[in-house]
Amino acid sequence: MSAAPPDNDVLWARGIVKSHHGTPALRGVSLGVQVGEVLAVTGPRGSGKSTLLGCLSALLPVDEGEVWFNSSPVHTLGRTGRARLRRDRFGFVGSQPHLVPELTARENVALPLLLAGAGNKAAYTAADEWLERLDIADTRRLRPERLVQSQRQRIAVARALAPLPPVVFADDPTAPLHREAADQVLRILSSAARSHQLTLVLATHDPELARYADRSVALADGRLTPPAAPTPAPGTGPVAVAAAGTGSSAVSATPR
Ligand SMILES: Nc1ncnc2c1ncn2[C@@H]1O[C@H](COP(=O)(O)OP(=O)(O)OP(=O)(O)O)[C@@H](O)[C@H]1O
Repeated sequence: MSAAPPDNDVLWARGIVKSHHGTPALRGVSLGVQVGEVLAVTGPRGSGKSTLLGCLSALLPVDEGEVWFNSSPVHTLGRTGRARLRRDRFGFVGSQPHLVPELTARENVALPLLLAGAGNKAAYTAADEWLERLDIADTRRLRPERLVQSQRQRIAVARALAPLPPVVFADDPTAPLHREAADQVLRILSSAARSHQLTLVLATHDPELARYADRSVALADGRLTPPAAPTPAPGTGPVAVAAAGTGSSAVSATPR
């Protein structure tokens, strides 16, 4: 009989093992993500970040282990149950925008709302608001072919946020962006998550971008690595730190 996940964890995984056609990608990963938390999953290319997001988001079935969403088991769901969970509860941003080419920017953003049953007015108003927040309101009547990659990626971010899903998964969402646009997109993603109490799970190979998260965990070769011991800055060695007290940092690297 398995232990129940903690009440305040929106996502909880225990001992996930996952291989792709015999190639091990996750070798026993356990972690919890709290409601409203912005969690960064870092690690080098091939370390298992996308696979972990895939397992947490019900895109991929796990080979072994457990995944829970809001105290309901995900690992026991079949293909249809997982598809329904993804559609109703999760938002996604990938490293490529994957917009519908025949639709304008605002139609792309409104689409998940319309599919979920929202009326036209509500869906298009929300789409316009998110396009405005992402600084691309002027693209709203244009189709993706008329836009540059960074505009398309912001539309994908707006599309993921507009339905305000409880959890947004972002897998290397800044890959197609230059540094300034990457910073802006992550600022908006993380601040939207905080202001709307959404949980954001962000995979990135760029440790610099993990500063937008409340907490980071690092993967290496399919396992969560123990947090590195911090290197004290001059004058902040153990004695100075002890004297100053040890308040918790906004960003820790501790798998829970
Ligand atoms: N569809 C697949 N078929 C075969 N092997 C795969 C597949 N997807 C991932 N892998 C392998 O699983 C391991 C983990 O890959 P994964 O994409 O999860 O890592 P990642 O950290 O997200 O890498 P990246 O930053 O390059 O996206 C790697 O060895 C990768 O080659």
